Amino acid sequence: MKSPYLINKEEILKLYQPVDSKAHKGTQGHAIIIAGSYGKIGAAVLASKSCLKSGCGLVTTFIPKCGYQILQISIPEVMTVTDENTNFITNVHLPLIPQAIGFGPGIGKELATQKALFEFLRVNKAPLVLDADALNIISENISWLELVPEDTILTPHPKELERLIGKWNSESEKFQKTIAFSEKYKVIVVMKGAPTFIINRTSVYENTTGNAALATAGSGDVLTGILTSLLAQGYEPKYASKLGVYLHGLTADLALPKTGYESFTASTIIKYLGKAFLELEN
Ligand SMILES: NC(=O)C1=CN([C@@H]2O[C@H](COP(=O)(O)OP(=O)(O)OC[C@H]3O[C@@H](n4cnc5c(N)ncnc54)[C@H](O)[C@@H]3O)[C@@H](O)[C@H]2O)[C@@H](O)CC1
Ligand SMILES: Nc1ncnc2c1ncn2[C@@H]1O[C@H](COP(=O)(O)OP(=O)(O)O)[C@@H](O)[C@H]1O
Ligand SMILES: [Mg+2]
Repeated sequence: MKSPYLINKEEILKLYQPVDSKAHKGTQGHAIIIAGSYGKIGAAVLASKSCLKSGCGLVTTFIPKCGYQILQISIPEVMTVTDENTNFITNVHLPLIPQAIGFGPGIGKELATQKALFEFLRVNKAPLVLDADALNIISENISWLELVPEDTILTPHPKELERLIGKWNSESEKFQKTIAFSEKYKVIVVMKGAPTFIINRTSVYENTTGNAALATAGSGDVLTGILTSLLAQGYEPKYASKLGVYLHGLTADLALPKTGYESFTASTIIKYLGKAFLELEN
């Protein structure tokens, strides 16, 4: 394997697009987050809030009915569409074709949710981020990856990666298998960890931001929201993935002196997104 390219500030400044002074919500992209199930509506809230707080003009969240009030009260800026089912997603019906979709945080693996994911993948053409249980479902139905748009971004943590590509015996084998997987399915794999690597076919990128404060529930759900937001704003997947992981990690680096490792939560990532973006302005 070639040595990884570093994702550092210099590289990020080459691809970051500041917001145009004539921008309005209609030019900043409409993203859809499909997430949540009974007991895990928090995942939908975190992904939706981070999506909105990363510059997306409009965010619509698709959730099972039980999440309706939670979403509307916790994030009034986000629009909500509900499934027919109360506790989990069974049939994804979207009111519009958005600029990007993030699918997976907290959805669970109910059979009806698996079918809903398959039907969605059959018809969807929008740029896509797949995370969490969407990846776990796909791991058991790997041919479904042939349905996803080219350059779909997959964001597995190490256990989800193992479910997707199988066990590895060494770090180098893990990279070899992930590269082969990225080439075979024409997808970008964000290998979350410490640090996070991005595998785009044979190219490997290593993120330089982030720290162990991110080892907390919902950190990945927030990353899904950020990546979906950047895709919706028109960043190509290869750039959205780098900018997203860089900003996500940067929030933890900026917050650490104030929060310490222990009191940092996924909501702290969202709170520090503004400061992370501002770091790119100077
Ligand atoms: N508030 C919420 O609603 C939350 C919902 N969540 C959702 O809960 C569902 C289950 O997700 P989980 O990821 O917890 O369950 P998984 O069963 O997919 O993964 C947990 C397993 O992965 C291992 N693992 C995770 N990160 C690792 C790392 N960096 N190195 C080595 N091993 C690692 C853990 O040790 C554990 O064995 C997902 O849909 C997720 O989106 C979680 O994000 C937590 C917060
Ligand atoms: N020690 C660490 N150093 C840097 N980043 C970390 C560390 N631990 C976790 N992270 C990051 O936090 C996120 C965790 O994602 P994930 O496991 O999917 O969380 P969840 O499913 O709870 O939302 C990933 O982006 C990962 O890279
Ligand atoms: Mg996760």
